[in-house]
Amino acid sequence: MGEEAPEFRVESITLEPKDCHRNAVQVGNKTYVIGRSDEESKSHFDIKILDKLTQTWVVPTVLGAQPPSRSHSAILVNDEKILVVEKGVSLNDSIWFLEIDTPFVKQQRKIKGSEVVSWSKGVLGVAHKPVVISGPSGVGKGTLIAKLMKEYPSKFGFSVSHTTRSPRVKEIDGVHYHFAERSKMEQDISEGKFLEFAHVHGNLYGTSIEAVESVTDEGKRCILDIDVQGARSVRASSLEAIFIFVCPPSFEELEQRLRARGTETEEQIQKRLKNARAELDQSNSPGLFDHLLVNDDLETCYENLKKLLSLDDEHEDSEDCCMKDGKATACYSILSKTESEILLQSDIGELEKGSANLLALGLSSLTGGAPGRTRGLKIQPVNPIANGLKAIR
Ligand SMILES: Nc1nc2c(ncn2[C@@H]2O[C@H](COP(=O)(O)OP(=O)(O)O)[C@@H](O)[C@H]2O)c(=O)[nH]1
Ligand SMILES: Nc1ncnc2c1ncn2[C@@H]1O[C@H](COP(=O)(O)OP(=O)(O)O)[C@@H](O)[C@H]1O
Repeated sequence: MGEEAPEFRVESITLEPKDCHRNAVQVGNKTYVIGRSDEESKSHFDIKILDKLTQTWVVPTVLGAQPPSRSHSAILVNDEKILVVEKGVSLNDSIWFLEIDTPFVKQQRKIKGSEVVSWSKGVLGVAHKPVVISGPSGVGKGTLIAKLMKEYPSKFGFSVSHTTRSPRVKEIDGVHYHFAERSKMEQDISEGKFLEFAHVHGNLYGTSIEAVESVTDEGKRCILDIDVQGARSVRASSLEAIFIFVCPPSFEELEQRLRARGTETEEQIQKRLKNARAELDQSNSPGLFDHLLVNDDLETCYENLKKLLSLDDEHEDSEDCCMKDGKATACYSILSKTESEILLQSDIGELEKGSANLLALGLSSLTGGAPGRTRGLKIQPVNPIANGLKAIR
């Protein structure tokens, strides 16, 4: 795995505490060097890993959207991830995690057969769990989702999937699906931009990370309409969701609905019916679906769906981060770490002048992570006097 040594050696790295363009974080026998590229033209982070036992450098594949490349400070959170705090951006944009050994990174390392790390942006507060809806073609998933979105337009948002299938007459690109070229979609998948993908009825379908995260970022609960293979992949991912399988009252009724919809050729209908049997079989897989809903009478089924969603353990979008000025430009550096929190110190002004100069970043409620966002961050101002802290300058 060793590659030619980069132009610097770890012993020669000077880490300027006030202006850290490059940070070295020790993880066991490895040193992760996270830094801004020396080349002016490049605006991304360089990440290099030194194996101290063999004295070899590895340049890993870096997945995920990258933080803006600026000064930063970094600290190891646990064996799985490094916290990177960016300076000169808003507090909302300053918290990032470089995942070095999370389940997602381990899986990608296996797939690619080489070293992998992945960025995940930290988001303040807790979000609603996304809802995954699966079921055979023609059972009424789209109809139920459309009703939900119509009744609660500000509460729910649809995850717009990518697909290589052709649009139906009334389907709009970017609204119902992102209709994509297979080669482009395959390339994006290989670059880790998809949460899941599957070959369904002869076409490629997939949920991009952005499709889910952009809905959640708007403060809405994300609805995913995906097949059983996709549901399985999401179950295995870092996305915590609620999984609902919609069943038809009978196979005959399913066939009738598919034909009545009139959007498929006879050949496509036959393919969908064949796949429906397999999907119905798989709906009972232990631990896959949280709820089964029978769509016999549409209104009854819709009422049951609404009951399910309000029964679940929902929290309102959290404002409990206690930071009213998350959009203001921030300049924080990592000061220290305990088991449950990391203290961030403002680079501007004296520590004693105000408690907002010192923030505690709670680590105990983190959820999600690469390939999506890391959520559940809690940031509280710390009163340094009350906590007996002295300014470190
Ligand atoms: N895995 C996966 N399945 C998807 C995705 N988007 C749609 N599907 C599934 O693909 C199947 C076919 O969808 P579509 O072509 O819209 O046909 P319909 O279900 O008959 O309306 C359905 O089971 C959808 O749930 C996706 O992003 N990922
Ligand atoms: N409960 C129901 N009773 C009768 N027809 C239904 C019911 N639910 C949906 N349909 C109809 O069945 C067809 C397939 O529904 P659709 O929402 O497109 O299914 P899916 O998205 O699961 O493929 C549509 O024509 C829809 O109007």
